[in-house]
Amino acid sequence: MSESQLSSQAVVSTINKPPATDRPLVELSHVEKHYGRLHVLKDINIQVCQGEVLVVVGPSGSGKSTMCRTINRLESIDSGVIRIDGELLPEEGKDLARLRAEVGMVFQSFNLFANKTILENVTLAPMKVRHMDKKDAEDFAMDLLARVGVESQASKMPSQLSGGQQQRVAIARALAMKPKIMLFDEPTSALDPEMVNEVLDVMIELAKEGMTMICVTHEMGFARRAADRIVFMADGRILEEGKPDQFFDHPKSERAQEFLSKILTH
Ligand SMILES: Nc1ncnc2c1ncn2[C@@H]1O[C@H](COP(=O)(O)OP(=O)(O)OP(=O)(O)O)[C@@H](O)[C@H]1O
Repeated sequence: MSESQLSSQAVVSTINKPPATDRPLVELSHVEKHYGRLHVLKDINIQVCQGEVLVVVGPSGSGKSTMCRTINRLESIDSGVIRIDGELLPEEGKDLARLRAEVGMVFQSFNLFANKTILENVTLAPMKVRHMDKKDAEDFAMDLLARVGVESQASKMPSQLSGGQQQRVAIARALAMKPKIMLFDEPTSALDPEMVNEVLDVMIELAKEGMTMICVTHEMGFARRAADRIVFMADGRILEEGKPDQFFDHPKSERAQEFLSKILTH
């Protein structure tokens, strides 16, 4: 695919968001990870500053999810260092729990508590993690549900909501911890196509509000529009890193050209 084809297929206006500061909130330095003999993360170095939206793209199996999951130690690492807002992320203990709460995670599967109402799903974190009393937690949760556009569903059970609505509740639940960083791992991959945009729109609103975000996604329109910076991973390595226009219009490596060509023609 030619460069002009790549750019013409992805013409979208960028969003108006506050500029990132120079304060690093997430830092991965020389991170290595194996699953048995499979080397899945190879010398990963990433820095995400306050207010920055980093979008991670790459072919299936390139290590994007694993990289995300190391950021709050859902996956251990073999070597390297991870810092959250300047603090070293330990392997266990109270400091790990405290720093984990700074990173709100949203996954492909929404994993809401099936036997709790939408409101209860969102009040759990503020009550347990942020020690709010029930009334304050409920008021806060209702504000968050309104922010993601599902406040009218508060008393329903998760199974009564569409996939897109459930994912928006999952975003509200992650925000309820008052995280400094939001991490999205393919949040729209399990959704029917017509629900994808309602979730991406919520993410774009968060970006506009200045939220620091790391997003793994195959949604290239979103990536081009919302990202301050794109990281392209293949075979466990970061092969390219740069501004969206630079990446989409002038991908440097053959792997990135091949990846974009495939994904943009589908
Ligand atoms: N728990 C695990 N045990 C063993 N191997 C794993 C495990 N999780 C992931 N892998 C392997 O590690 C590699 C990286 O997987 P990962 O899910 O991080 O890739 P990805 O880039 O997120 O892929 P996708 O876009 O398909 O989600 C793959 O080869 C995968 O099969």
